[in-house]
Amino acid sequence: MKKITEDILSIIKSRPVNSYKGTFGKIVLIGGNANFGGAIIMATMAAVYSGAGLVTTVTDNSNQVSLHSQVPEAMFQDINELPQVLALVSQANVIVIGPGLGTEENSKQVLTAVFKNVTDKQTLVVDGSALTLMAQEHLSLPTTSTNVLTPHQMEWQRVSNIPIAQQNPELNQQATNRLNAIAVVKSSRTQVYSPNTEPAENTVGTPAQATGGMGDTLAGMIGGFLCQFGNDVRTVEAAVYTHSAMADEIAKNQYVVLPHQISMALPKFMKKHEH
Ligand SMILES: NC(=O)C1=CN([C@@H]2O[C@H](COP(=O)(O)OP(=O)(O)OC[C@H]3O[C@@H](n4cnc5c(N)ncnc54)[C@H](O)[C@@H]3O)[C@@H](O)[C@H]2O)[C@@H](O)CC1
Ligand SMILES: Nc1ncnc2c1ncn2[C@@H]1O[C@H](COP(=O)(O)OP(=O)(O)O)[C@@H](O)[C@H]1O
Ligand SMILES: [Mg+2]
Repeated sequence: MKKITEDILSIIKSRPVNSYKGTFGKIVLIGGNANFGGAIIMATMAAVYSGAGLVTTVTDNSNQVSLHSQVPEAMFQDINELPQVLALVSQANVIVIGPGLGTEENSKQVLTAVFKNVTDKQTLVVDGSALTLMAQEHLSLPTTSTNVLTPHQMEWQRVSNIPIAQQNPELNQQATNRLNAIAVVKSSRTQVYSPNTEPAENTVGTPAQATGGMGDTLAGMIGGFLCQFGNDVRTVEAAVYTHSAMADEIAKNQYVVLPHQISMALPKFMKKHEH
């Protein structure tokens, strides 16, 4: 298996002088029910701080004030207004769905509608509850968009039908080919699979990352990177590496790394490593 090392940071490009917010992509993040608002706020923060040009968060109404108090750069849309949600989705380059989405009836309706409406120019990142719902409801991924799945091992078990104890590179690769998606199989050494390509394993990361919201933050970062650096598997690998390398840096002086601290440190880290 290939290793994901510091070299991957070369995909972080200096910004062209002649640019504006539209140059750096439109992202819509969908999730956060009444109980899991924090998840979509953390994902949003990661998308904004990694440099996505225009960010809209689709979440439960009850999260609007918290969202704006944490990330005023993001726009808000009520998840219960499906026509408006689909109009926003149609304008996006990248859609992240699932952080804190929940698995209730309304979550299912939104997920199903988004899967039906994405087009071939869009990249869809499927995380958290959206993966669980996909498995529970036997939903097929859209065949139009480029799809990136970001499961932890239990979510991967649900989506791939491979029990955690039997997950190995060969079976994971077969499932990835079947799903025809990029799969970021998260663990202490996350592996990134892409159809009919040699997989790659992260070489950095720390147990200080083992805290709720760490994956929500990664999903937002992957979305932010995809907005700016192309919808290639290497962009996804760069986000995975950056997330863990930054955590390693913060963990030199901290017992636990809080997900939002990674987001906050992103602009400086990316400046240091721009090419
Ligand atoms: N502040 C918030 O609002 C938070 C919301 N969250 C959201 O909560 C929803 C449920 O996600 P959860 O992942 O908590 O619950 P899940 O039930 O989907 O997965 C957790 C279960 O998987 C098992 N598991 C096995 N291997 C694992 C591994 N390598 N990593 C993680 N779990 C593993 C755990 O023991 C546990 O039983 C998601 O939508 C998620 O985005 C969580 O991210 C936590 C923080
Ligand atoms: N011991 C560990 N070492 C390195 N990385 C870890 C460790 N534990 C968790 N992580 C990382 O934290 C993230 C956890 O994601 P996830 O389980 O989806 O969290 P959440 O849904 O709560 O945000 C993944 O990116 C995973 O690689
Ligand atoms: Mg998660």
